[in-house]
Amino acid sequence: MTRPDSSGPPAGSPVDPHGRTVLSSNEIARGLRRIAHEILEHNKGAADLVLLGIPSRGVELAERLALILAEVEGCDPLPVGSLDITMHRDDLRHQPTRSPMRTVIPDCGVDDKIVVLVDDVLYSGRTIRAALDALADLGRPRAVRLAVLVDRGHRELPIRADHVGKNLPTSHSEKVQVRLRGHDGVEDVVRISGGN
Ligand SMILES: O=P(O)(O)OC[C@H]1O[C@H](OP(=O)(O)OP(=O)(O)O)[C@H](O)[C@@H]1O
Ligand SMILES: O=c1cc[nH]c(=O)[nH]1
Repeated sequence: MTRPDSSGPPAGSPVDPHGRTVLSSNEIARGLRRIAHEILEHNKGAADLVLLGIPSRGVELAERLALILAEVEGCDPLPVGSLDITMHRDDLRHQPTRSPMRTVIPDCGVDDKIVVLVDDVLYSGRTIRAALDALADLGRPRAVRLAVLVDRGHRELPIRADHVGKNLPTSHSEKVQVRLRGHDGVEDVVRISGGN
């Protein structure tokens, strides 16, 4: 589901000269491992877990988390998929048109499962609100949890993450850019002044 490593950064992911690195690739890996341990502890194992990444970078993170969970738990690869939220956004009328991305639900479905939504950045919470709507169209999980690599604050809705790689207090005027090997060809988290 992710693009190969060798493709290099696509045109949309330039290295920003004003960016400050807040997570290195090692720190991203450590954050994901910690999230995996937290999920297993909270869930008392990997039973009934389904990971759904939110495109675009949430999908690569979900795939990686699924591998770490299986490795730590010594079990078969966990079901992982992707959940497109495009048509459920509440700003459809105000944003440039975005093409829907892929929704891929694992064969086991989501009914009665513990679904972990995975995304790279949590900010206003509107993406996750849309994800909950999109998920409701697909079935009725027993529980839904949220794992994010970076929580930068500034929520506009009553939404919180259950598992966070890094809490990063930011100002409204900043932007947090996550770049992942499979998606961008490089891997780090950068905080950009005046990004919004
Ligand atoms: O909490 P929110 O205010 O909704 O912001 C968080 C979302 O913003 C980014 O996605 P974006 O819409 O920029 O698309 P991308 O994943 O393609 O970068 C990020 O990947 C999260 O999904
Ligand atoms: O800073 C932000 C805000 C929303 N989404 C991001 O990816 N970064």
